[in-house]
This record gives sequence, structure tokens and C-alpha cells, in this order.
Amino acid sequence: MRSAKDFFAPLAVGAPAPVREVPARPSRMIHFFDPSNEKMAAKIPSMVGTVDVLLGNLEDAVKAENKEKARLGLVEIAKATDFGDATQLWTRVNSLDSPWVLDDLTTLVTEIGDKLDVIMVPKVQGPEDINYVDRLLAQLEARAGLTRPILVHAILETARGMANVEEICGASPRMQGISLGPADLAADRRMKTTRVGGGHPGYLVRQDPPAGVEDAINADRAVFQQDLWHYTIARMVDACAMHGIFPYYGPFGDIKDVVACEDQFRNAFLLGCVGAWSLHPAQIAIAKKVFSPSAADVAHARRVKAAMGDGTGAVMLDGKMEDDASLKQCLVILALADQLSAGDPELAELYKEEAK
Ligand SMILES: CC(C)(COP(=O)(O)OP(=O)(O)OC[C@H]1O[C@@H](n2cnc3c(N)ncnc32)[C@H](O)[C@@H]1OP(=O)(O)O)[C@@H](O)C(=O)NCCC(=O)NCCSC(=O)C[C@](C)(O)C(=O)O
Ligand SMILES: [Mg+2]
Repeated sequence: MRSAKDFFAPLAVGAPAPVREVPARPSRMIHFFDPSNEKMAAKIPSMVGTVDVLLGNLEDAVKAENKEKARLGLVEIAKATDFGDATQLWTRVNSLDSPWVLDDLTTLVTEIGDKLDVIMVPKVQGPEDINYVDRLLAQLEARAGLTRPILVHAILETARGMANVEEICGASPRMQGISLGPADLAADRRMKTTRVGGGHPGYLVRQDPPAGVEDAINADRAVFQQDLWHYTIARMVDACAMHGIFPYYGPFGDIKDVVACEDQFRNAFLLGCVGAWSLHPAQIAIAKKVFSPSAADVAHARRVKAAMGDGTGAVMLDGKMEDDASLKQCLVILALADQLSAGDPELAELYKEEAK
């Protein structure tokens, strides 16, 4: 067991000191691209400033024969691109049991460690996986002479990872957040779906048989599709909140179904997630819309704040009781609105106009 006193000590001589608090930077959409795909890679420099996070993916969805090309392609893009303040650069390395991950980490940290904000680690099973990456990153950061630590993001995509999610979140001060990996998690749990995220028409609740009708069992009865991911996302959100790190919905594979994508993203937003992945340019605007509070919510939060004075007691507003706890929810919305509008003049204008 590591002593609490040592938790914030660097894990290698010469490595930068770990962060005490994970920086809360906008990350409404983590935009995935394959650096070995020349057409896709060519678009990346022009996307800087239009997305919160650009993520060079080296793992699944990159062909085995392209793993090295993807790694070197990411190095080239990172060296040639100024990401500015508005866009972060992340990567997803190959899984820890793969033949590629050691070279992924060694090459990326030593070549472009100063440009990389976060390394996403797939298929994390428990805190031991984070401990391994934590020490290795410290050694590589020291070798590269980095002055700020690279943060780590875990993907929740195994049943064991799910069972250990609290320990994973608390395994290192580098832990920045967790994303749901619904496709691998479904396979590992032996769920009987064949999709990348989203719902399923077979997972439903049916209205009771109507009374006083012949053959009531077979009568027309409304069905309500249920959310397959509710338990998983809610547990992930609690684990992240408990450790002061950020939860994210992951990918929505039905690129053409922009309506259901928006619904899935919004469920995650309402439950506490700060962002989702965009796999295709069409999903960027959806994530931006969903993970930025609406102007109406911001205006309402301001009214509650004004009505609540010193923040204690209870008041009536539009027929509803507001008190210390509803004010706290409103302050979450206002803090997010302030954070996002600081880097986005359009949002700043939207929130300002509503306030009038
Ligand atoms: C879905 C695909 C195949 C459709 O690709 P496409 O070329 O067929 O689509 P398109 O509509 O024809 O593309 C239009 C234009 O957009 C470009 N484009 C297309 N996508 C992007 C992009 N992401 N970034 C930048 N540009 C992009 C594309 O190159 C094209 O350019 P063009 O107009 O010049 O011809 C493609 O979008 C893609 O490969 N996206 C990334 C997929 C990916 O990263 N998957 C892995 C993450 S999900 C996952 O791993 C699961 C998880 C968590 O592990 C677990 O649940 O277990
Ligand atoms: Mg996966």
C-alpha cells in the first residue's frame, strides 16, 4: 500500500510533480481520428479550434498492418500542428496486453510528450493497470525532460474494470477521467447486442394487459424501450465524482442516426457526464449542443441564484420550491456555462442575451 503522504511524489527521479487537481478544461467532444488514414489525417490541422479534443487513435479501428504508420503519423501531425488553447491533443494507445503498446508509449512520450495532454488506456481491468502506466510514464517523462505530467484516461470496457471502477479512478493523481466503452464491455459481459452503444429494441418494458378486453395479452400494448447503459453510466459517474475526475459517454456507432445519438449523449449529460466521443464529423455539433447547457437552463439558474440571496433557506419561484440544494445544482450549470463561454464567444453571447 502506498502511503497517502507519497501519493503526490513523482514516481521517477526527474519526472514532473503530479497534479493536485485535474484541470477542468472543456472536453465536450473527444474527436477520434486514425492517423494512418491519410485523408482523415489531412483534415486534422483545420479542425483545431473547432473541437475541444482531437484524439489520435492507435487501438481498435486501426488495422494491424497500420499500427506503426498510425503511431508515426500522430507524431508527425503533433509536431507540425499548433493546437492553441482551445483544443487539446489526446491519444488512445493500444491495450496493455498488445505487442504495440510499449512502443506507443515510448515513442509518443519522448517525441511529442510536450504536446500530449491525455493518454487514453483501453480495456483497463483494475488499479494495477493504471499503476503500471503511471510508473512508466514517469520514467519516460524524466527521460524526455517534460515539465508537466501527462494525464491518464481509462476506458471502462470489461466486467472486471467495471467491478473495480472506484479503485481505477483513485489509482493515480494522473487519472483525468473515464469513458464508457460499450462495444467491448457488451462483448466481455456476454450481452447479446451487436452494436456500438445506444439502445436496443428488445430491451423494453410493456404496458399491462388492458382490463375488460378479449384476448388482453395480445391486445395492442405500448412498449417503452429502456436504457441498456443506465446502471453502468450512473456507477461510472459516482466513481469519477468521488475522485474528482471526469466521466464521459463513449462512442455512438450509428453515425446516420443523429437523433438517437443526441438522445444517448443527452442521457449521459443529464446523469453527470461532461462529454462524449465523436467518431465522424457529423457527431461534433451534436456533442457541442448537448454538452453545453441550454440558454434557458443558464437563465433559470441565474434566477434561482438571485432569488436565493445568501444561498440558504427556501423560496417559491414559478410555483416551485427552491432551496440550498436546488441552488447547488444551478451553480453546477453556471460554473459550466462560465467555463465554456470563456473560450467560446458564440456561447458567451447566447448566455448573455438570455440573461437580459
Ligand atoms: C465511421 C467511419 C469509418 C466512416 O468513414 P467514411 O469515410 O465512410 O465516412 P464519410 O461520411 O464518407 O466521410 C466523409 C468525410 O469525412 C471524413 N471523415 C470521416 N471520419 C472522420 C473523422 N473521424 N475525422 C475526420 N474526418 C473524418 C472522411 O475522410 C470523408 O472525407 P472526404 O469528404 O474528404 O472524402 C469513419 O468516420 C471512422 O473511421 N471514424 C473513426 C472510427 C473510430 O475511431 N472508431 C474507434 C472508436 S469506437 C471504439 O473503439 C469502441 C470502443 C470504445 O472501444 C468500445 O466500445 O469498445
Ligand atoms: Mg473497445
